[in-house]
Amino acid sequence: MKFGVVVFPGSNCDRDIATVTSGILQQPTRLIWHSDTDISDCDVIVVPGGFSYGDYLRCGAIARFAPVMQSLQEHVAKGKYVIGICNGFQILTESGLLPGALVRNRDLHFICDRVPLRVERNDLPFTQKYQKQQVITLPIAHGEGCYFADADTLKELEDNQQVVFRYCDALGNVNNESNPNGSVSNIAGICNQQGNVIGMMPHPERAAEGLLGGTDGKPLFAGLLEGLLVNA
Ligand SMILES: N[C@@H](CCC(=O)O)C(=O)O
Repeated sequence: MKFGVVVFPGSNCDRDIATVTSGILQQPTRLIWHSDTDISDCDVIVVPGGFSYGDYLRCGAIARFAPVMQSLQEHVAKGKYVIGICNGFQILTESGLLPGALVRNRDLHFICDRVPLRVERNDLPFTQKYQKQQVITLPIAHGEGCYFADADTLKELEDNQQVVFRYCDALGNVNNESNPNGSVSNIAGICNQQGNVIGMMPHPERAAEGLLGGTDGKPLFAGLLEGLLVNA
């Protein structure tokens, strides 16, 4: 299975992702410069974290106009997989591939921490290696990670079970105290209705090997790969 990792000016997690997909998963991986438009050779596209275009205007607001984004829309329409992490999630909401928006954190500070998350569904390739309601710990690092959606969009997300991860405490309780950035309904990650696009603020690639202090992110990539191989 071939992974493609989009690189914008200012991306800074592209090589971390490639280290996981080519090193740990042992899959061919290509870095895709933002001006490339032919991504047809890739099965999965990862839109990585960072500060695309310096986060000017609003995180992800400029990246959505990059030439590669049109090809990404076509990739999604074919039912192929996309995962957006942190700035990648911001870019996916800005480009309309996922609903809602990421706005300034509740306390207006950049947060860099490790936080517990509750896995809300495990019927997606991305989450099939977790238990439903499992509490995992992943790093977060963002200034604009507060997920917002209006009441109608939120209802649609909940009704369609599109919430994939929620911020919680160590016991899995979801409340205001266990919400690091003020996200509505403690939402840390969502998917589209078809389930082939996922966006999340936490960084699974930074918790994919023991040396990094945690491995809770590894099942996400391993599950995705397994799901692709089963359906190949
Ligand atoms: N651009 C993001 C965070 C960086 C990242 O993607 O890791 C923000 O400050 O909200």
